[in-house]
Amino acid sequence: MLTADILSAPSSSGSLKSRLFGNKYKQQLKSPPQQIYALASETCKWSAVLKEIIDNSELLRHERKLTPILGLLLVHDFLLSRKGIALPVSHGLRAAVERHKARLTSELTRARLRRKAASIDVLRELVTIESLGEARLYPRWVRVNTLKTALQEQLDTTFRDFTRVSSVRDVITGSTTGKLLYVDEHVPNLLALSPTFEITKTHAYTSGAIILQDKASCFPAYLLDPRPEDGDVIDSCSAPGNKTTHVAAILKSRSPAREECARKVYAFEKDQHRARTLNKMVNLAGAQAITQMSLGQDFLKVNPDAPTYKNVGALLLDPSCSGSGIIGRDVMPTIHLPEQPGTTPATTKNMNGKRKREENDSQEGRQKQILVDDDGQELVVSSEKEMKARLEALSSFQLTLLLHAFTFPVARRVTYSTCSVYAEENEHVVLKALQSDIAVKQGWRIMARDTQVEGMRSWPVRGSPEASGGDREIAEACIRSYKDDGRGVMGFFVAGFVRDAGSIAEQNGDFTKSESRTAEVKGTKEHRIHVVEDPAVRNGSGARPKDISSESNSSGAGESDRESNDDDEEWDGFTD
Ligand SMILES: C[S@@+](CC[C@H](N)C(=O)[O-])C[C@H]1O[C@@H](n2cnc3c(N)ncnc32)[C@H](O)[C@@H]1O
Repeated sequence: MLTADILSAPSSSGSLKSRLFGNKYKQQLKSPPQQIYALASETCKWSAVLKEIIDNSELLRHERKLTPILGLLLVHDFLLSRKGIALPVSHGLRAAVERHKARLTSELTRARLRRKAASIDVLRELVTIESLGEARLYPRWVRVNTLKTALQEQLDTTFRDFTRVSSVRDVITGSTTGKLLYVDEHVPNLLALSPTFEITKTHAYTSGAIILQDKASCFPAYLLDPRPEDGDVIDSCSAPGNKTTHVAAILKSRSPAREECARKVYAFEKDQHRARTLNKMVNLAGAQAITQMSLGQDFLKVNPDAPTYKNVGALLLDPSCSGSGIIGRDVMPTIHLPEQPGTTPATTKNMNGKRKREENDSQEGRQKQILVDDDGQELVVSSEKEMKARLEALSSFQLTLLLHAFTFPVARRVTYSTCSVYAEENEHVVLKALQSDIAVKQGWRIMARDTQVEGMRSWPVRGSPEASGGDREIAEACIRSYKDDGRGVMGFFVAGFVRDAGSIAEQNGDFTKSESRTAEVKGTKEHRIHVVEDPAVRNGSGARPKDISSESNSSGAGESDRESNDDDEEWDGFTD
């Protein structure tokens, strides 16, 4: 019955996933949250059909102890679950449904025929497509996890009966049989699948051989392109771990065959709860040998001069953001409630707004926007002014993190990304970072388009020249995606920053400017780096990490508006 409570909780209780996997209901759950999630989301998915069946059979009029939500859950199990209602035969609620077997079954047949579905299986497919909502216009992006398998191996096994098509558009507009596949032309080891295919039921998915990850979310690790001479990598904001495991796979693919990968990914995640998800994902993906996790660790409090990070040449920064580019794949579907006798006619309830959405606030004649944080909690922004303040706070926090990344002594590559569409969190942060004292003094510049890894160079959607202050080179260097342009990806932004050997050597008091990147990162020079006593002097900026950290606290944006979606939407690891 707890499932009914969780379903009826107000939308401010967050997404279904955060309700189930969060702390509030945890102690009370008798079954694994994955199981309850599957039951609750299936019930929502079928609720339009079930409402018809329950209303037409007048079940709630005959059985007064059934609430509309209980009615949905029990009738769902009775008619559609292989195991039937999971209650003892003698249980009153089970009996209340089962004694209407004939009526309920014939109403199911009528509902099926009204939808012109020749069989229950066809009806299932129709209901699945319908329930995808906005997401049916997007493929299911699947990253083949090369830590565990290979692209060809997956094409020959998990996807052997799929039809290969020649574009993402074909996947989206193709038949609804659920078996179309496109091998992406930009990001290696990435596939686009028909959205209705139940990928989470495959062994490849449950074993971590494939990972659900939107194409755009694969851009940062791919753009970072950490080569052997770049040494170790930091993922500063890691949970749930899509990009951490991606970058780990890239490191491994570049280590000599049959040798252990000597390089490390240092993964930080400030939030304890999300850190647990990161830990699970890293282990499931087989990235634990390469990844050193600091669970619950605030990246801003990490000392760049600590000996542990002396070989860190590349950093990936994917901080919390407004989440305005997220596609509502895992938005809790609308639940259609049966009519309860004696109350006003039935409601159609939207269970939550997992991503930003707009509602018309008729009283005040203005738009309300709902932003969603990393854990799916909603933040209602009811005026332009509030929105502006929120974006300002977020972008100041994002900039602080980025500048902290710039201070790692031998760092030479940094990527900065958000799943936001707002210039304030994207191009504006890039411009401010480039103009900062730290960037100027340490020689950081934008990673120009023509120096980017091939797939990113050829990706056609670039930054906005206007938002880049009219600087075309910066706009071209920035990579964007928009969720409604037919390319089948979420709204996203990523930019890369680089600095050359000379700047690093100069910054660290070494004017030999060795041409060998490996020698600089792995060689003796670091010993010299670590005898530098005063990081503020070394950075030449006066801005020490702890100053930056306190700046961030005052920004009020340390917590994000961005989805766990990166966890819920892209990686559903333990939810099915
Ligand atoms: C957008 S999510 C990251 C998604 C992740 N990169 C992925 O691809 O799966 C941002 C994460 O950064 C974490 N975070 C925010 N501020 C942080 C900080 N100062 N240090 C470490 N983690 C932080 C949030 O808790 C959240 O889990």
